[in-house]
Amino acid sequence: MIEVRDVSKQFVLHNQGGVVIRVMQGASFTVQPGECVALTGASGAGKSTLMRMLYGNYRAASGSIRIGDVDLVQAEPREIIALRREVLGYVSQFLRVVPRVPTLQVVADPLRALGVAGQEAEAQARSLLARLNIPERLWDLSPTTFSGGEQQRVNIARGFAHPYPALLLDEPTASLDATNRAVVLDLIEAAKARGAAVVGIFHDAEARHRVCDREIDVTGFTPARAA
Ligand SMILES: Nc1ncnc2c1ncn2[C@@H]1O[C@H](COP(=O)(O)OP(=O)(O)OP(=O)(O)O)[C@@H](O)[C@H]1O
Repeated sequence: MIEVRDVSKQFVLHNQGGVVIRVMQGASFTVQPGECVALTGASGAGKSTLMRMLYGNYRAASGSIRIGDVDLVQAEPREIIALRREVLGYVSQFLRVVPRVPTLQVVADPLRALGVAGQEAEAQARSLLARLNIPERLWDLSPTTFSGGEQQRVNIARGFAHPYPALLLDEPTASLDATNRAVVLDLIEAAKARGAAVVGIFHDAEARHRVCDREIDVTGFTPARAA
């Protein structure tokens, strides 16, 4: 489902004399349907950079990143947008939403974008928000003023609303209490059980051990260490 082949990445700091920072070289791995892979490695090793390339936010300098039938390294922006709508979900650490849009709509939006009828999309959104213990009195308010943990749970509800075949998770349990953390781990396990290919960054080692089948240490892809 996710196939990364010989990916490299460098940053050019144009406003600092054009310094070139080589961050990644020879990154190769695959993630099968139903599998969860954790990206590990010390701070600065390149976990977030790799995640951003998997989501198409950063373009790799070379190699290929196949998700479904799209190669993100070669894809046109419209192909990446379609991939994100139908195939590739992403739960980032921080919620980014249009101000004043109510929480219920924020969570239902990805389903509406896929053509799911309004009532059905809202029912799914309600069910996820309730499961993630977001109080019903907050559903008609914008999540911009919510607490860190509430915002993270809205983000998770939004990311799990559609059964994406591929799912990227950036620290999905970071600001959560034990009860909500357990709900999120259950959601990840359910996504795997229906065949989603999942890639995540989990600093929470216990969560990582529970839901991940494999760990990939991205330090092995840093240019200094690569063969
Ligand atoms: N937009 C950018 N411009 C320049 N350098 C960048 C950029 N993004 C990342 N880097 C560099 O790439 C390297 C890897 O950073 P990255 O954020 O991917 O590491 P990480 O493993 O996710 O770290 P952490 O665990 O601290 O979040 C770092 O040296 C960083 O400075």
